[in-house]
Amino acid sequence: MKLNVALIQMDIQLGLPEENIKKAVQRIEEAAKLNADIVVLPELWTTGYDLERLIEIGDANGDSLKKLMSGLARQHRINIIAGSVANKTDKGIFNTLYAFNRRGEQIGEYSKLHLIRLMQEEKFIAPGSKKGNFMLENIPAAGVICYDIRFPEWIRAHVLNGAALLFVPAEWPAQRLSHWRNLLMTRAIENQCYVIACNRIGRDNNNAFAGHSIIIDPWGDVIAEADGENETLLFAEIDTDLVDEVRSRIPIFEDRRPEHY
Ligand SMILES: NC(=O)CCC(=O)C(=O)O
Repeated sequence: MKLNVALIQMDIQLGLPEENIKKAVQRIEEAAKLNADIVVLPELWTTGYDLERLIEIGDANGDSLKKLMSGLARQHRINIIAGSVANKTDKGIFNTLYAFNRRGEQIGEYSKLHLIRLMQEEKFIAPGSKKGNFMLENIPAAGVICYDIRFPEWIRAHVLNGAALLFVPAEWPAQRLSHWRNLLMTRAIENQCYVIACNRIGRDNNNAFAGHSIIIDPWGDVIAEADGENETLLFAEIDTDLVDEVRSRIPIFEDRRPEHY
């Protein structure tokens, strides 16, 4: 199946959800006009890493974000991987990704499992505990978030659960751009899946962010990549049949010997 994917590489105004939401809605509408089948947003795109204020500006149970994204998905008949947002619950604040299908139904939810101490995330955010697999247009998919890509066993667990498409919303700093590109390419090659990773640009008080949103096919080839400076809608057509083709050419899932690992 061929699908048009659009990644919303955007700057994020720290701690200003209204501004960020306004921009993201415009971009989703542009992507829909350009016939995107799937649109993807970055990590914590409503608030940025305004960690100390998340209790104030986070979204209670993700409810207002879910309502907005579900309505947009239904109105524009488009699948939305709604990046992640600060999801305030009675068990703490989670960094949660939501996914919606063209009918506006919520099809996925994943709270970031690995929290990055380098950005003090663990002091303000509670870790999730469940995998991020879901079905999108009858294709098995999964969502993980940013730092999660450093944990190959976590990504492999999603792929062993069936994922052929891996979505990665991120706020990845420019200092580690080479890690971003190399880790994503490696995850695509070793799991023979599409990796569709949406990063932000711009800066906050602590970091400049790398951009370089990227779409990598199951062979490990980069089929689209944004620059590190500009807001952009990064478009590519993916062909989900390629996943099975690559997996039958080099059948690593048949050849692996987990009983020895
Ligand atoms: N937001 C993040 O999880 C950043 C991850 C990162 O900077 C790294 O792994 O390096």
